[in-house]
Amino acid sequence: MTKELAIVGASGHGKVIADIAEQLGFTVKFYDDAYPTKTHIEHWPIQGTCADLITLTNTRVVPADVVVAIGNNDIRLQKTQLLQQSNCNLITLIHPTAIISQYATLAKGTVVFAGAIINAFAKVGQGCIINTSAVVEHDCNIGDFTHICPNVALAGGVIVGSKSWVGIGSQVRQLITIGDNCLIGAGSTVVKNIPNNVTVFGSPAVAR
Ligand SMILES: CC(=O)SCCNC(=O)CCNC(=O)[C@H](O)C(C)(C)COP(=O)(O)OP(=O)(O)OC[C@H]1O[C@@H](n2cnc3c(N)ncnc32)[C@H](O)[C@@H]1OP(=O)(O)O
Repeated sequence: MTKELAIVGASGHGKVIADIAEQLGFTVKFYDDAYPTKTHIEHWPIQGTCADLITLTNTRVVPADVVVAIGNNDIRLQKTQLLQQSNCNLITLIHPTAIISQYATLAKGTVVFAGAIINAFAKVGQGCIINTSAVVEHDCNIGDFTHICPNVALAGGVIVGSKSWVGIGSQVRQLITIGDNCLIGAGSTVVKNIPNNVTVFGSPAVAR
């Protein structure tokens, strides 16, 4: 019997998650709050809203495996909290070509995309996105619901807080701390610590 995975969020990000899930042998079922206005994403039908999924799972004996496929960090957090109160099991999904050290730890609900590398003793919190070809070097610590975009390189011992967004192609010098709710613009080079709630971009990255 194939395993079933509920994907909350019928978006471009959701499509990538569906593709990974199918490669791992899951049958995917999409849920999105735009239902019934939106009924399909590509060839996949949308089964209902997130509330519909919760109603359905609460009638089941066995918890449903779920991934929240919403790029916005705040909304991903909200939906995850809702689902955690129901009979859902938030799984960690890892693309078969990602390389994860045996000494790295990933919390529930985190997704790791193709070609990403997470090195020894790195810790990744719950509900994170480690996007395509991102490198999370040794001893990094990534807070909950943070998005590390494609081709980002975090050098050794970098700390990124929760609900931060490290933009595509950025690089961060070793032992730097980036706070919570930060936004690092695309292609930036971060060489100084960044406090909470700040947007920076450029090389070197400065607050804007
Ligand atoms: C699979 C995926 O798709 S994952 C998603 C990947 N996407 C990303 O990583 C996007 C990250 N976002 C960015 O980099 C954005 O440009 C932000 C958030 C930094 C700024 O966005 P906005 O506030 O809308 O800024 P806006 O586009 O209006 O630009 C304002 C100015 O800053 C400059 N600017 C914007 N972003 C950057 C950047 N990353 N680096 C350098 N300069 C920038 C613009 O050129 C513009 O300059 P100007 O005033 O001289 O014309």
